[in-house]
Amino acid sequence: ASPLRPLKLLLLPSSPPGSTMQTSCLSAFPTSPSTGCRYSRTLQSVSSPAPNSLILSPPLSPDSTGSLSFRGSKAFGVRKLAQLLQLLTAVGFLGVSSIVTMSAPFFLGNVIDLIYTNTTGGDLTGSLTTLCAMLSGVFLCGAAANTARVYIMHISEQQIIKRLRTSLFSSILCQEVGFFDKSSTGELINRLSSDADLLGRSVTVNLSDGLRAVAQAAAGVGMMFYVSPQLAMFVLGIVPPLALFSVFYGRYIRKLTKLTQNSLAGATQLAEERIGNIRTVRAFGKENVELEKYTEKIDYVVQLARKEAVALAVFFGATGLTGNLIILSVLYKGGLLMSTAHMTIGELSSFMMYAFWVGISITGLSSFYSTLMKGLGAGDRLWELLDRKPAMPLNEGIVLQSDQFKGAIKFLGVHFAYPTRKESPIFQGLDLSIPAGSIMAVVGPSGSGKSTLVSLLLRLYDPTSGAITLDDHDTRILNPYWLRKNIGTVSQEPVLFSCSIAENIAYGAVDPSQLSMKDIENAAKIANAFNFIESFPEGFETVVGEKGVLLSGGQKQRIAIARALLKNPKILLLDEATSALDSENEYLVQQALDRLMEGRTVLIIAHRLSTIQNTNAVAVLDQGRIIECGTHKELLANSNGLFRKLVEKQTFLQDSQMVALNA
Ligand SMILES: Nc1ncnc2c1ncn2[C@@H]1O[C@H](COP(=O)(O)OP(=O)(O)OP(=O)(O)O)[C@@H](O)[C@H]1O
Repeated sequence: ASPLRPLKLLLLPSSPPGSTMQTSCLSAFPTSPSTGCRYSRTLQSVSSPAPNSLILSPPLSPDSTGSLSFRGSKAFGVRKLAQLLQLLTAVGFLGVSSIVTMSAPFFLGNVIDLIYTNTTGGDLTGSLTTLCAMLSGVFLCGAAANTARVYIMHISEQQIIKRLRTSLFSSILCQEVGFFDKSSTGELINRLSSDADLLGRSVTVNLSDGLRAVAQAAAGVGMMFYVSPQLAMFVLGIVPPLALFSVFYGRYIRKLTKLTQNSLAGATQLAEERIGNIRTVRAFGKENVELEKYTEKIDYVVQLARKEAVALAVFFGATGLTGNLIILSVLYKGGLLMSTAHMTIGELSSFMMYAFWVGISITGLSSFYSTLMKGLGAGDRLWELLDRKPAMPLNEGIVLQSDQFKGAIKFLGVHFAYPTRKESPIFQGLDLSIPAGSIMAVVGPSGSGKSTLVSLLLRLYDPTSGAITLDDHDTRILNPYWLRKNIGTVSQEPVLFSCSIAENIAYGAVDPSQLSMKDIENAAKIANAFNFIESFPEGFETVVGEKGVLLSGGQKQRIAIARALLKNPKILLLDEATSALDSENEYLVQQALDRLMEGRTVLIIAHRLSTIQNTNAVAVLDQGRIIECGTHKELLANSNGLFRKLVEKQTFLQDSQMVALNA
């Protein structure tokens, strides 16, 4: 990584992205003041022009979609300028405080000479008072400048860390789904928290301290030459080997930091997964096993920290020793020069003070250098992610006109394998046509790829070959954001966010800020959710817990249906939406689903074959292809067909279950 990369920090957007670095990537996610839950909003315009003006509407515009994409690039520019000015001011203060610090030994040497050479025994009070008062004033200015510098740098540090985090979060959110199949959540979270912190700190407060040390060391060396070139040459012979040592040390620390951060990420990943699934850990009584695994990972981090501690101790010991040796050599050589009248006592005192400052600055530089190397080590991991271009853009491509969009779906010779398992294709020439406004059920053995159909339709992945079309337009040329806006999903385990029920329902709307409470309540009524929500003491304000853990499966389903209702999509994908429910819940959810399905193109992924009798058609998926397609009745009539076999198998299993229960 280039050492200049930290400069990029200044170019990172300070607000949720959307205007510069991550153009057309993300919308802003305004936060609800009550719960901190985030609503997803719409995105800014697409970049590709529509190739066919007859059927394609103009690109999405912020107005037409209620976009909250980063508004006011002017304000963004002003803020960036203000931050640049802030940093320049800090550098100015740094200059003032360094000048004061480094001129002090010179003037103090003059004061000493004034006292020492006053051989006449005259009254020094007047001139001494004036000189000391002037010097005190100068020192005060230096102290004030230093205070201001430290304050500004700490503020900048937080701003830069914030920028890093928002840019990084934006970059993570923009990545294609395949990226998340390969990355661990814990590692990504570690980058967001610990790496961003390390890098931010190392290039702000640390950099300012480092600059100060460099300025003081350089000025100190200059003044040492000014005061006594002979003595300066003698003393500085020690610097080159020290510099070489620092370079090796820096490389080593950078490598160690990268390793440490990677291991920490592994530990975070483990902790995050186990805490998130504490019920499973508890049910299997695996607390001790998990603790051991975590400790093992953390032990490795400690091992690395030990290596770092050794390097750090040796480095600091060596630099401290160097500082003391410098002082000692100044005394030795300076004493000799004074004895031959080549130096006054004031000059030797000044030189000693400069040597002292240079020693302190070198020690400060070593701490700066090791923190910078740590920051750059963390930065290597961050830039990897910040620079990563998502394989599938979020908001580029063409947009079909809403009133002309019918919602006909076709899979045309689709071949597909998951990026992580390229050797095991899921589809091998799959053909399926779902006419606009019809309800199609897809059934098939477990693992045949039914849910994968949903992922492909949502363009979470693209087919390896073949095409999926909506109203005869290849989904790959359509704007993914527009596409997902027109597709609603309800799955077996709908994911709710840890915020209020109202916010969870409103999440489905393109622009939740335009919703009234009445809209949310109506959606809940249609989804058969209103009564149970109202039975909670806090009603729609009830917070549902992480992933909706405080609600039952059926309640979560009905909230997900209300959410899908507010989205009002043309296409609806139901992935085993009722298979995990008991019969009472199933009835309520099915009733809600029937209302939701009205007037839409629906693809139902079904496990329980009894629930799909009222669909327009049923397709049977096996070994990567559709092998049967027809009405429920037609397929049942085919005694050699797979559908018939699946139904018979399911009936047999249900009967056996009943017998076992009765026994
Ligand atoms: N993200 C993924 N990466 C790699 N392989 C995956 C991924 N998701 C699913 N698979 C694999 O793809 C195959 C099809 O999975 P899919 O979930 O589509 O099947 P399904 O027919 O819906 O199964 P079920 O009826 O059991 O839910 C399975 O073998 C599964 O292991």
